[in-house]
Parts: sequence; structure tokens; C-alpha cells
Amino acid sequence: MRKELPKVNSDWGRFFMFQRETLRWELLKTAIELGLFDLTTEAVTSDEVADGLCLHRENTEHMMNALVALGCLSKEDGKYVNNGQAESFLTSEGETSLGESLLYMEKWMLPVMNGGMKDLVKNGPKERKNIADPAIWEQGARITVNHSRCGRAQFIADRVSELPEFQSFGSMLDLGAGPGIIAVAVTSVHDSMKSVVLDQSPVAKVAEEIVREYGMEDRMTVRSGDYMKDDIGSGYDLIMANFTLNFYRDDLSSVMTKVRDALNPGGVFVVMSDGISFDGTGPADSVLSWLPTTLQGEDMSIRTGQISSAMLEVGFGSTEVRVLPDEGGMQGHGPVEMTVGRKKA
Ligand SMILES: C[S@@+](CC[C@H](N)C(=O)[O-])C[C@H]1O[C@@H](n2cnc3c(N)ncnc32)[C@H](O)[C@@H]1O
Repeated sequence: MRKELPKVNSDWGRFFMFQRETLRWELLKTAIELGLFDLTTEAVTSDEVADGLCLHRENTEHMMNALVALGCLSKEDGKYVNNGQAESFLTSEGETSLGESLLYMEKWMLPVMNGGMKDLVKNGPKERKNIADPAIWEQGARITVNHSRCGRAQFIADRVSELPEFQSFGSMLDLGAGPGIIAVAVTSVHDSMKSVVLDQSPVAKVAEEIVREYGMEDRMTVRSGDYMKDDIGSGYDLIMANFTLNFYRDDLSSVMTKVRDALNPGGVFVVMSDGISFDGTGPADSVLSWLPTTLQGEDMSIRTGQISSAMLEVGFGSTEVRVLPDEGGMQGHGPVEMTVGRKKA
């Protein structure tokens, strides 16, 4: 009896593409860790690179050809040179260098890679680490500042400056501001607004350096403290909280009450956060971005509409929710939910 071949009409190629993603990252990571892009700022042969970095000549050529295939290098007459993106973002120096940020972000994924995920799914989380630890965030603030100034800070500043009342604001507070680069961007697009950036003590030191670097000392003040426990001041027209309320997603009403009280009548609270569906299944990039932390027993993802509901519960007059696409320098963690709450005038 003859056997018929299966009738297949769906696109299964993507399963193999999933595998290839790991290989793409391994290739890019290898090049970053070797400091390859610092040697290819001018056209060089792969042998020159291999000799300069003490590498195996043939495999260096294979790796560099693959980097051309990935669109990081160009190759002409046997010589390789960075293309525009690699030159801006993958060399090790400069304020838009992203290598360190990429390697730092990978560290968050490592516990679930190479079999770690199977172990976590079989046996559950091991010991929990204190993810709000200031030491973790000081390092994070230093390393991710370039990531933020590669468009993320400017993108948020553009969205905030589109608020109809923006030019009328006299003062702003950025809660959990990290290195303060977003506050620098928002303050810079306003003619006169003064701002306060608040973060835990070691992180606030990084923010002080950034405020000085951008010459904003006359308009910006850095405060160190814990916004859940300490006084956050009052009389603000605008308060921002970007990607920081995740730690308190189960206790949002205390922070919302504090913010409401610190705002002037008619003041605005802008929150940038993730916005995962209630059943935890999308958007894919947001779910994946949180998966390593979630599997380790720290589910801190914010559900869609959760911020808006928490604002309304403590008496904000109105809220608006906008889903911003994963673009314009926000790239990499899925769409962002921008929630704007207005305190009654
Ligand atoms: C993911 S980072 C976001 C930093 C910055 N807002 C940004 O979007 O780049 C979260 C920040 O919130 C800060 N943070 C968390 N809990 C805090 C608290 N209770 N008081 C002050 N800062 C806090 C952390 O120190 C960290 O810098």
C-alpha cells in the first residue's frame, strides 16, 4: 500500500529562524567582546584583524564574512569596514556605543539559557535575588545610559512635549529616574521648566554626573531617596515614572496617592510601562523580555490598563492610555504603554 506525503501548507520555516536568532546574537557578541569593530573603523583585511587580535586567521575571515552577511560590515576588494550603524553603535567608545548595554542585557537572560529554562520549568525558581537592590541599578544606570541616549530619551521627550499643557509646566519630578538622561531630554525641550530627578542613593550619583555632563545644573536637581518611603516633595506640574513602577505593581495605590498629593491641581502624571495582556500571552516581545525574570519567581510585568485603573482608584480626574510602537530608540522590549493621568483642577 502506497503512503501519501503529508499536505503541508503552513510556514514552519520560522521555527528554524528562532534557532538562527541565537546564532546571530552569538556572532555579534563575539565581535563586540573581541573589540573587532574598533579595528574596522578603517578598511582592513581579515588577516590584519586576526594578527592584531591574536586570532585564528581562517576563522576570523569566516566570522567577518558572516558579519557582512548580517549587515554589520561592508566588504570591498577583500577589505572590511564598519557600515554606518556599526560605526555609531558597535565601537567601544563614544556616547552612542551600545556594546556594553547589549552585554549587560544578556546577563539578565543567562539564567534561562543553555538548559536553565528547562531546569526552571521542571523545578521552579531557586533563591530569589533582591531585584530592587540599589547596587544592581547603579551598575544598570551607568551601563544603559548610552542605550537611553540613542533615541529612547529623545523619543520619550517628544511624546511628553506633545501634551497640550506641556509649555505651561513650571516644575517636574522624575521618579526612579535612573541616570536621569530622560529627565535631561524632557527638561531640554522645555523653555524654562525646572526638574527634580529622584532615585536611590548610588543611582542618584550617576544622575548627578549626567546632569553636569549636559550642563543642566541651573534647571535640574538630583535627590536621592526611596520614593515609596521618603518625602518626594510637592508643587509639581508634571511627574514622570518611566519603567520603575514594576517593582510596586502589587502596591500601586500607595505610590499613586503619593504622586497625586505631590502634584499641583490640574497636574499630570505620565507613566511609561509595559502593558502585557491579562492572560500573559502578548505582545510577544514584552512577554519574552520579562520571561527570564518571571521564570525566576519575580513576575513584575504590568498588565495593560493597570496603571490607568490605579490612577482612577486614587481619584485622578481622567486618564489616557496610548500604546507606543517599539520604535524610535525604544527598541527591544516590545510596545510601551504611555498612561497620562490628570489630577482634578
Ligand atoms: C528600570 S530602571 C528605569 C530608569 C529610568 N526611569 C529609565 O527609564 O531609564 C528602574 C529605576 O527605578 C529605581 N527605583 C526602584 N525603586 C525605587 C524606589 N523605591 N525609590 C527610588 N528609585 C527606585 C531604580 O533604582 C532604577 O534606577
